[in-house]
Amino acid sequence: MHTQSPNPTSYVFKTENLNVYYGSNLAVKNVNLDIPARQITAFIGPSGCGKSTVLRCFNRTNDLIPGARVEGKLTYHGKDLYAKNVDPVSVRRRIGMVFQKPNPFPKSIYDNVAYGPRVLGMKVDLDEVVETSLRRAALWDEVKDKLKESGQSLSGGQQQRLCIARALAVKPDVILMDEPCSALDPISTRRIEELMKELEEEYTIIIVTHNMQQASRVSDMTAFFSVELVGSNRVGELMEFSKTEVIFNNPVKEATKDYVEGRFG
Ligand SMILES: Nc1ncnc2c1ncn2[C@@H]1O[C@H](COP(=O)(O)OP(=O)(O)OP(=O)(O)O)[C@@H](O)[C@H]1O
Repeated sequence: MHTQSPNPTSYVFKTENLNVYYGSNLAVKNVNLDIPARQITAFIGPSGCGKSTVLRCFNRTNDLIPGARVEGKLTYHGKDLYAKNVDPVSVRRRIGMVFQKPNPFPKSIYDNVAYGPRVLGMKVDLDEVVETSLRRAALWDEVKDKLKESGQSLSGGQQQRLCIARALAVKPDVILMDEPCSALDPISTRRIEELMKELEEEYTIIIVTHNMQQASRVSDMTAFFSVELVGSNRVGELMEFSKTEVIFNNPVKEATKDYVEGRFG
């Protein structure tokens, strides 16, 4: 008989010996990561260690960078994300992305959120999707009476929540966030962090952050990357991946300890 443990951890992504090159330069090597479902995983580490590069592998946005090349294996729900028959556009629908600088389109608040479902021809009630996405992004109450106003007229923190609503509108499974709060003030940052904690009930989130308090506040798992000089080339490497409390309080590697205690990087 086939039995299952009551709460098996399921993994959305698994990487095996992932190497990423830009042209002939190896940017990050040998990344082995299992990203758990419906949790927040943070990527931390010094500048240039490859956090954003690895993040972009998960929705194939490195494909858009000329010369970028991914080696090794990356599975998404057990299937090879880089298989020949996989359409990168549909990958990016399932695996949304939010960037460092809020980047709403020069369109109304409503049209920003409705953009993805329209472009993809999703057969949905647009009013309903716009409202639900804005509610999930904790922005609805602030904008419900001005949906026709430009998305770019909002404050930075509101714009970032609008970008999160826009990502949610296409019903993703995963949200990748590349330093989503680095352009925001502390209050807006807290707001986004609270929102991330709410969203993890439904979505798998990976966040790149330079802010270690943020990683320790919001994430369940933390991956610490480091960078070493190989000849004249700086190559990033995954040093340690564990529960966030372990990375911050009891890491195995000295380099991790030095970094989280602010002695390096
Ligand atoms: N588009 C690109 N073309 C060429 N090289 C790149 C490109 N993007 C990143 N790199 C190189 O890859 C390496 C890793 O960069 P990446 O931006 O992933 O690091 P990071 O850890 O996210 O850095 P930061 O914290 O400064 O954002 C660096 O050496 C960088 O110069």
